[in-house]
This record gives sequence, structure tokens and C-alpha cells, in this order.
Amino acid sequence: MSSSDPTVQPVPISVVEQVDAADVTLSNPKRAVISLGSNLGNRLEILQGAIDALEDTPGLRVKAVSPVYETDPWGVEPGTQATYFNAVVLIKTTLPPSSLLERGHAIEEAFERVRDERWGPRTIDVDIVAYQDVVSDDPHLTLPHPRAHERAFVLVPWNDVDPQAEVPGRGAVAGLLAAMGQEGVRVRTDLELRLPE
Ligand SMILES: Nc1ncnc2c1ncn2[C@@H]1O[C@H](COP(=O)(O)OP(=O)(O)OP(=O)(O)O)[C@@H](O)[C@H]1O
Ligand SMILES: Nc1nc2c(c(=O)[nH]1)N=C(CO)CN2
Repeated sequence: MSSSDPTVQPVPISVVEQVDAADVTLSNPKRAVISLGSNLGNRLEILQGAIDALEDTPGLRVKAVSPVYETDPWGVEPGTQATYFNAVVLIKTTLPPSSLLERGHAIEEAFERVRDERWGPRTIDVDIVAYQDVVSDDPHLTLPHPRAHERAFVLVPWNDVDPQAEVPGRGAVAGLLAAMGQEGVRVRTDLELRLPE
């Protein structure tokens, strides 16, 4: 349309700036790292269901899926809970961190996760391990995840899918792992999670 068309109203510069900012967000997806854990029900099916649900999220693409690990429950008395299956996925998303957390909670609800005790058994846990290089101590969404750097069940699969990864503010994943070891984290080469198509 010609700029001399008298029916066209000028667009305020503030609106132009907002639209430009939204365009940049849409064309500039962010990297995030998600940890998945399950120690109740059909653990493999549940992990795959959570991965598929992430991929079905508008504005989110799953880019890499780690091998499956069977891991001893962390943070509880030995022998009081079933072992976990854990995996890490790398995603790209145009969602802001708060929306990604909401989506994670919705997926937990879809798998009927019950929250009654801290670190209690669960069908699925969806944790946001990192979102770009964001560092935040907001208790509602702490970034990176406040305990990721001390959990081999997160660092081992994360290192598989991104050997160069860094935990923002804490150092290289590979270095943290070398210092901590991999006790209680066993790869299950007989099992596989699919990267959604
Ligand atoms: N990076 C994060 N990822 C997921 N939840 C987070 C994060 N930071 C803070 N939270 C908050 O933690 C709350 C409790 O999360 P959740 O019930 O999954 O804890 P948990 O899995 O039992 O333990 P942990 O946090 O040690 O993994 C969530 O409701 C959420 O608001
Ligand atoms: N092995 C293992 N232990 C845990 C896990 C988990 O995913 N794997 N999640 C917890 C709370 O998020 C507490 N303990």
C-alpha cells in the first residue's frame, strides 16, 4: 500500500518497537536443558510421554534426548524408594522461563504426579536445569536448578548430549562430574528414548 494512502494511519513508534521485539523473540529461540525423572509406574513410557508432550508444546522443539539411566534415589534413606529412570533433553523454545515452568507442571499433572513429601516417589519430575545463561535466585524458578550441579543423575546424561555444557555460575559439567564421580548412575543401553520427529 502506498504511504500516501490517506486511509492509512501512522503507526506510533512505540507499537513498531513492540512488534519488532516480538519478532526478534519468535525468530530467536532460546536453549534450555530439562531433566526428567520417574520412579513410579512404567518409568520408560512415562519419560517418553513427557518428551512427546514437550514436543507438542507450541513454541518448543526437542533437539536432543540423552540415553536412559537407572539411578539410586538421591536425598532419601537408601532402600526406601524404587530406583529412578533419569534422562536429560535439550530444547529450543520461544517460551519465557515462567511459561516453560508452567508447561513442566502441566506435564507433571497429566501424569498424576502427587506432591506429598519432599523428594517422595513420583511418576514424573520435570525440572528446568538451565535456560540460556540465566542466573536467578527466585524460589519459584531458580536458574540454574539449585541442586543440578550436585546431582550425577542430571550431569551424566547432560554431559552425553552436550559435552561442552556449563552450569551457569558453577563451571563445566564435565569438570563437576570428574570431581563427583558417577556412583549410583547406571546407563541402560537396553532401553531407548525417541527424539520426536
Ligand atoms: N529450576 C527449577 N525447575 C523446576 N522447579 C523449580 C525450579 N526452581 C524452583 N522450582 C520450584 O520448585 C518447586 C518444587 O518443585 P518439585 O516439587 O519438582 O521439587 P522436587 O522435584 O521434589 O525437588 P528438587 O527441587 O530438589 O528437584 C516447584 O513448584 C517450582 O516452583
Ligand atoms: N536418582 C534420583 N533421585 C532423585 C530424583 C531423581 O530424578 N533421580 N529427583 C529428586 C527430586 O527432584 C530427588 N531424588
